[in-house]
Amino acid sequence: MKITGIELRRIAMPLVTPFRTSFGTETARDVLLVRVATPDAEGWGECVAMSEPLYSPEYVDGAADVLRRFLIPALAETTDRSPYAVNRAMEPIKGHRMAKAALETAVLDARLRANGESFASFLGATRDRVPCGVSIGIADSIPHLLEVVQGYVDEGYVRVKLKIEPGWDVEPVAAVRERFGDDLMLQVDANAAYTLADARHLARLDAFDLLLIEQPLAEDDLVQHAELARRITTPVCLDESIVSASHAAAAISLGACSVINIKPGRVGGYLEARRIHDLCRAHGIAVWCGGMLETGLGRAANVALAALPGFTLPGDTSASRRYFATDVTEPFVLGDDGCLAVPTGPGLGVEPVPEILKEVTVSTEWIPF
Ligand SMILES: CSCC[C@@H](NC(=O)CCC(=O)O)C(=O)O
Ligand SMILES: [Mg+2]
Repeated sequence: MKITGIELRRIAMPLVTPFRTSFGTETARDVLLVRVATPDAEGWGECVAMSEPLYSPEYVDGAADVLRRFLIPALAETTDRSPYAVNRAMEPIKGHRMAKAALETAVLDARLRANGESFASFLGATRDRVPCGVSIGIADSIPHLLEVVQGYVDEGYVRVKLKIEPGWDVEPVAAVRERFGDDLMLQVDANAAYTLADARHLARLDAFDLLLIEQPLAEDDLVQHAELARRITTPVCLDESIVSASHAAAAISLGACSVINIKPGRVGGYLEARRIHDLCRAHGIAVWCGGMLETGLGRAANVALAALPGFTLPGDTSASRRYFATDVTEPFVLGDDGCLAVPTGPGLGVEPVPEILKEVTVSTEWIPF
């Protein structure tokens, strides 16, 4: 597969409502898309880095820079376009996993489209629909939160995730559990907002039969997560802490988590995401597909990943309308069964709608090979 050039494209995607977490409030996504052009097909990758390095050390301007100056030149030096070769070509460059994931995905998408193979088939998906959860930000009041939860439950989401932070945790969880009963699949995500000193307070969440508590402590602290896991009964799930299969192995060996949120962008791509899936399955660790407010391009790849057999918990794979009034692809629409259909077309199985893409495009940069 000959690459003729690569396009870096920035698009501005306003959110339908502000999304507040323990590290800030998002009102729009500044998204970097990578398009790989070949004579037979083009491939798309979506970089999930946020505008500022608040979720992880990566940020979108930095991702564009490392792609332009280091990752794309490294790719240009090889002629082997197999997905594993793309990975190997980028290996000497340290970190920047979200940027690497976008480039790897775009090359893989071009290859799969040319070969007529879907992402789901390539990854080893075993289902054609995936049950969907929804992530709900910190609200300005309990009544407002209950209204928001009611709306998503009415839409059919099978699992609710509440963002929490010190001062907004036990009360909102108790209120949701009381209003919606014990059958609602409910979990929380702290985005590393607590410390081990909060263990006794976090143990109060054990009363609400949560599926998990996601990333309660600092992303670089597996030992303290293992200690916290001994002090609370709610299963600990890691997100920010897991950036590779070896991190997942370390976390499992230390007992730092019993569930893992797999985000392909965070771990450097879908191949590493599948390695983590395989590792966790072998250890009996449940995994689910996390989200970074992706457009339909990243969403398509995530839904394909979520269809692998080890993804036994509903992911943050919501419908497009959860975040965007207009998606850049045909919208992902939640079925009556609370599921999204896994795309079956070649590659990602979706593509940007040209006139919408044009409307949201802020800048494009063409890098010839
Ligand atoms: C802006 S917060 C992005 C990271 C966050 N993602 C979500 O909560 C889910 C977002 C989504 O539905 O894509 C997480 O820590 O899991
Ligand atoms: Mg999270």
